[in-house]
Amino acid sequence: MIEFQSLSKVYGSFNAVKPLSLTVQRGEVFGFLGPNGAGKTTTIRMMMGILVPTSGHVLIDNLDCHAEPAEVKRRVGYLPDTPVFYDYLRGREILQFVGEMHGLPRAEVAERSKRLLAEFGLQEAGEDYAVNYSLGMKKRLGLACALIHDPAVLILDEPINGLDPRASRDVQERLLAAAARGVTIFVSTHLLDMAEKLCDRVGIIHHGQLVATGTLDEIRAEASASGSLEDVFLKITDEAAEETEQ
Ligand SMILES: Nc1ncnc2c1ncn2[C@@H]1O[C@H](COP(=O)(O)OP(=O)(O)OP(=O)(O)O)[C@@H](O)[C@H]1O
Repeated sequence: MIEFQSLSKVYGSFNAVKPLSLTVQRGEVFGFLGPNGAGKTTTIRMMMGILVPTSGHVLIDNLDCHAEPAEVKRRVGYLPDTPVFYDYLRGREILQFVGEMHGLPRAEVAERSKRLLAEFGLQEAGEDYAVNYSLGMKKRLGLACALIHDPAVLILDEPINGLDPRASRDVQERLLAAAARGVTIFVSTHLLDMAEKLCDRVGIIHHGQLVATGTLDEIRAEASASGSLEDVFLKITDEAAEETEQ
């Protein structure tokens, strides 16, 4: 379970994330949506202990992400918005390195790496240096790294961005399979079609403020909007922008 307790972040005098309170249940796929600069990556970086919250807390399985980052990382698989790898390692070696860093036995990591490289269509590329990977290949390798220790929680910053349609479909199927195994998934995305298909609930953040939360039906009703998630998202964020201007 993920629990945000009035979590906020101020950069200088700029409120990037205004006090955010929210609970994501175990096994839920939660979509964290918002326009550019809304505060999604800032929130995720606080969840990963990379940024220090200005106030409040975020807990994963009752562990404070800021106070107990190592314990949190044991339970969490994280895909950053722009995965960066050691250039001088091959894809397979990177997975091996990440798995061993999680304390898994070498032989078990080798077996898991082989399976994950196959699942993400990187069997052959596994022997290439990651520096030569395309953006889509880096995303897929990043996802394989996030999954290598079989985490209970996945935190994914824009997992589908930059993937071609086949890779995008494959990744979505993998995420649904993980959710069906009980993995909790917190995913930030701009891709509303994907969010509509994948997510049990979504939260919409705008100018650092959570302006809607719920299932698509719930936020449709709350916003008195109809149509696709994209229609509802545009209505809610336009209204929030008008309120900010007034
Ligand atoms: N280190 C920083 N110092 C000052 N301002 C920052 C810093 N990092 C982010 N910001 C600002 O905080 C706001 C939120 O940024 P953030 O990266 O969290 O947004 P986002 O929702 O992930 O956006 P995008 O969808 O474009 O990736 C933006 O206005 C951004 O310019």
